[in-house]
Amino acid sequence: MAASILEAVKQMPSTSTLLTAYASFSTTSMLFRNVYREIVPERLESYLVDKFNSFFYSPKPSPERDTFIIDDDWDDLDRNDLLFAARAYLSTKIGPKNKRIRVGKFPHQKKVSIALAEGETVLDEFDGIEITWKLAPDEEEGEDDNNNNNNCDGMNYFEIHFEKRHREKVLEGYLGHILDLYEKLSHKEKSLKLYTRPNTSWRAMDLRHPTTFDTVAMDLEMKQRIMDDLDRFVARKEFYKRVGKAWKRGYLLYGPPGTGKSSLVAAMANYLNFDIYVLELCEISGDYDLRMALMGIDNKSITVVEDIDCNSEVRSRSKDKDDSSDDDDDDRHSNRRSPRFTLSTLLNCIDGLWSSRAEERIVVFTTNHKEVLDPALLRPGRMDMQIHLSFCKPQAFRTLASNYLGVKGEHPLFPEIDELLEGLEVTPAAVAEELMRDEDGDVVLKQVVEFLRAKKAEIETRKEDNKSDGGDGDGSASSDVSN
Ligand SMILES: Nc1ncnc2c1ncn2[C@@H]1O[C@H](COP(=O)(O)OP(=O)(O)OP(=O)(O)O)[C@@H](O)[C@H]1O
Repeated sequence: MAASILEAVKQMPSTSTLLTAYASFSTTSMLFRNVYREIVPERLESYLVDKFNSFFYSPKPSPERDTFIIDDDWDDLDRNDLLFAARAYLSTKIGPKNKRIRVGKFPHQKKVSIALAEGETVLDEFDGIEITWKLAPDEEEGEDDNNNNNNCDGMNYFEIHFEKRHREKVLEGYLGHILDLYEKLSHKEKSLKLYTRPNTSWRAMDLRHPTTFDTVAMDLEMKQRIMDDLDRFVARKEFYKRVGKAWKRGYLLYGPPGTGKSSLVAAMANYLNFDIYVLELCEISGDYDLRMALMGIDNKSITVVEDIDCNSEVRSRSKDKDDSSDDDDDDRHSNRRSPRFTLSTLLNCIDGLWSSRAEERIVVFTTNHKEVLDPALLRPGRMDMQIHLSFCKPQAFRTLASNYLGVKGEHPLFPEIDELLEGLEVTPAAVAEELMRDEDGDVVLKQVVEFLRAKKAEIETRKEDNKSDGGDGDGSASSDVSN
């Protein structure tokens, strides 16, 4: 092994041989460089290098860009919704790169709002498209911008910059997306209103009804069905459009007074964030006035026609034809006077006027006497859902006990209360009144037991009296929902 290494070392060239070879190589390469410089001038070389580079690394030409301007300077536009939508949208896009941010608190809002300050830019992305926003005029570039004549007279406006080839996508998709988001956001943040119509125009006041689906006392299954129906209704804009039907839903709430019809309307409004319009038919002076009233009702609203059985105007279509046929029943439910519009006008107005506008609307009729209503009003399509609000039963009582006393789950007195409620016709309103008598849950529940026992005794005495007179006993109410 050592011998073979020694042999290999012997065969290696000596240091002087290597130095000589290196000197000869450097002299030759210097000679070549000089000859190359002589033959190829510097300009020709740089031309060749450029050609080489552009062939292999050709830089892309910068793409053509378009600019959209969103301003409020349109003669025939009351309000440019897109400007408001853009402001709201960009407030959600403000990031650490934005150094100047506007802050403010508006009376109708709970939190501090932020907005982009003039001159700030935001880079956004939509469907793979890069979009740059700028709030103009920039304080530094204001003069220049004005010279560029964007016609905004010093008012704030937005510029959107993007590649020209994406113009359609930005116009249709991106801006539509921003408008949709704005509608949802403003709907979520709006404070609910209750509208009444004391004269010929609707008047609004803040609606702060505390009832929600959590606190309304009713059969749980029925409650869930109503919520599901509302959810389905608001989600089906495209469906109603496709089948050419008005995007509206009709509910009839019926049941004895004090069973929660008004409370349920408030729960529906709070659930959907819809305003309530209370339509007093006795205040409507005729067909024209009715049309005007219905046309003044905005979308995302619940129109309530309360106690429809008490309105002689809408009780029966047969009465429209033969109004002279007075009967005692009429006098019992209404102040008799000549109808100022017919039931068919009311129904046609609701169907017709609202069909022409693709906006969601709910109409709720309430009555204590479903049996006296015209069948035309109850037809499917007019009343999509009929909801019976019944007397207070054990499930509903649990909700009331939780609302008023904070009693969740079970209580030793509940079994007795349940049994008593099953055999009685007591309204949730009457039970709610009992539950408010004290703050101590145990004390109140004892009082409720006493109250129900007294009711039961009263009914049994009445039954005994009826028996001795030869009459019938009391029936019992049940809850139901029908479509
Ligand atoms: N189902 C219920 N759930 C919760 N609270 C109820 C319910 N029913 C009645 N109440 C209580 O009773 C009060 C009166 O009820 P509400 O006005 O909703 O009944 P109503 O059926 O609309 O009566 P009316 O037919 O007389 O207008 C409510 O303010 C509420 O406190």
